Amino acid sequence: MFRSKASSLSTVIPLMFGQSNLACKFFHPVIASHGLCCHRSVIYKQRYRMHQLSAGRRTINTGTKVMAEGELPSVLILDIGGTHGVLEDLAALLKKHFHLITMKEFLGNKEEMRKKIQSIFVFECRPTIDRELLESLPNLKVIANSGVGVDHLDLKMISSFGVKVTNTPHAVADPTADIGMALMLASARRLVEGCLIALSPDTKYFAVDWLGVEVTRATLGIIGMGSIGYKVAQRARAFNMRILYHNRNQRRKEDEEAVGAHYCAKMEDLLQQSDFVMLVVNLTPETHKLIGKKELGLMKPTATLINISRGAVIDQDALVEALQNKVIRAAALDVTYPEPLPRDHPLLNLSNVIITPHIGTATVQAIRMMAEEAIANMLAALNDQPIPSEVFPK
Ligand SMILES: O=C(O)[C@H](O)CO
Repeated sequence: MFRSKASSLSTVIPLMFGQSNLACKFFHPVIASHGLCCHRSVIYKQRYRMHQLSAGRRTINTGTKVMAEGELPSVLILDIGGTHGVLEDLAALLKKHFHLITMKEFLGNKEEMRKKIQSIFVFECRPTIDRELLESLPNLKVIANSGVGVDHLDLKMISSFGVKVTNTPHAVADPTADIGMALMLASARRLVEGCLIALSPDTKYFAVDWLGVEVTRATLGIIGMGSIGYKVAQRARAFNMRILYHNRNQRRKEDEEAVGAHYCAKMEDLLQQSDFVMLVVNLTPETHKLIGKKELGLMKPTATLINISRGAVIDQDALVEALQNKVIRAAALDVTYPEPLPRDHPLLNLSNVIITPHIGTATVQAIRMMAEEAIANMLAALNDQPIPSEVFPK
């Protein structure tokens, strides 16, 4: 019915998406220490004034004094090798504002460096900040997360040290919405299976014994209409999709009208009506295993579940069961738990599943924009200015 071996998938998905498991290699926290002087962020001013205006915020003055080369505050990068030059670009960007140091250098010279460090730049969502690290940095002011999801950071613990946390909601919205659409289309049209057939040396002529389904005019249910969900809705509109959405806390009437989306006060209604259900929520205690056996049971047997948020939003065991028993048609996941899944995980052997290696923001443009947004956040925090994107513990 769907396609065959997971091992072949790992070859095809990188080919389809034009990159290797780039996101999995982004374990590169950057630690920045800050000198006494301020540095005006030109990039910030150019790119984020727009965001601020649209968010109705006032422009942030990140300081007026331009630093001389030697005065730049220090930044630590863990590993910039092996990622097709992307991180070298990122390092070049950071170097305009900070002096870069590797984590190895920091660990090798902790006593000298620990007092200088006033900010930590967390690249992608994997590295965690533990109590021991925070205790070793008495002057730390801000942890700038590159990415929107901060579920890997213990916000309450960090805040107890008087340290602020920031994220990059603007940079991630378009590329993550694109991955949502890519997964929806790939699953609907069984692109991976088709690709395997086209690539197989055994293929003598093109003939498939299966059919896909169409996205055009189908019903899309978006769970979590934040900035990424909204971008998904904008794209879905171009496919003439009927768009439903559910938010637990906030109905977004203006956005609804702009994209022609219908609000479902009850998530159950959305699940029952949708051909494609896309998960775009943050991972919080409230959304942990939001989609379990009961919710999957409410979906149509012809429906597809797409997850671009965090793996733990789905009860994975329940999903395996639902896919094995054809309770739903298929799943397309950019996120799982853990990442990557162990090689013997049943999800990797199901023919109606597509999995990509958390590549929602793995684009040259997104990495750059996230760095710019994080730099603006760090500079604002270090200069005691209002921070463009601060995340508060709940
Ligand atoms: O949280 C995010 O922005 C993405 O998942 C990148 O990690």
